[in-house]
Amino acid sequence: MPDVMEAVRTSGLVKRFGQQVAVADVDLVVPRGGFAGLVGPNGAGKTTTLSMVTGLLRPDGGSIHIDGVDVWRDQVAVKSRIGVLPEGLRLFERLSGRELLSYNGQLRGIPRVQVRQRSDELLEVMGLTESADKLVVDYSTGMRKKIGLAAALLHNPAVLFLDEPFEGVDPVSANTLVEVLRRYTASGSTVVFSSHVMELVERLCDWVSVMNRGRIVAQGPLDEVRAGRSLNEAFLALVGARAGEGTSGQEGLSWLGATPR
Ligand SMILES: Nc1ncnc2c1ncn2[C@@H]1O[C@H](COP(=O)(O)OP(=O)(O)OP(=O)(O)O)[C@@H](O)[C@H]1O
Repeated sequence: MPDVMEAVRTSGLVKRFGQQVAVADVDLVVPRGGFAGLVGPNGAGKTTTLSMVTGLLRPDGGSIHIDGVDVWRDQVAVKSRIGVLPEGLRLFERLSGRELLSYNGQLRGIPRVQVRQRSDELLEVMGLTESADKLVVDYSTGMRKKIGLAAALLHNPAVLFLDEPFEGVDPVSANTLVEVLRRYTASGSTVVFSSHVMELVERLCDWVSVMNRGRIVAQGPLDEVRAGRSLNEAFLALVGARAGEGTSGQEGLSWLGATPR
């Protein structure tokens, strides 16, 4: 029986791409409320895991529950409970920011008046009011993240999944995103996000899952995973300082930076 105090639980989650096992027997657990970080080196399987958890990629094995609901059995119920800011963030480029929110609101079946009111408020807190009628194609990277986050929040989901939400975002915009997310979690909602920025995960998250080579290698409250070290030190110890690098490390490249002859 799934635990209703858990926002997310996967059991034995598996995904293969040909011969390669991208996600191997993953039991990801995220308690309800607050921030949970999913960290791991490049290629660890974070995006593949989040794609399966959010119903975007069909698993080869295992089960996923969000708020106690089976993601792949009851997709409509799950999709109304979650918001997603995916990696790559493909948006409808020929809509303005305001139109994008309005379209999302209609897809979600939210009454027009409510969409209008929520959009205005979200555009305001994201600092996008002046750019609301500009086409998304002309938005900067940070503005795209902000409008993507606004679209993901519009239906007030119970669980919000963010893949690298702060990548390419300047510190001022990152602060805005953090403030909005803090407000969101203050009322008991859950944010799950993947990141390579350990300081940020350490600052925001009360729960951390560490992945390496398709597996969870540590998971629990931040202080337990850190065990008296910085998260960065814990991370390096857990995944190995050279995770994701070639076996030759720094031994090659003797030509690099050498004086040209
Ligand atoms: N569509 C795909 N086809 C083939 N292999 C894939 C595909 N998607 C992911 N992979 C492989 O699965 C593994 C896990 O990739 P994934 O993108 O989930 O890692 P990640 O932890 O999100 O990495 P990063 O931090 O670099 O974004 C990688 O080895 C990747 O090459």
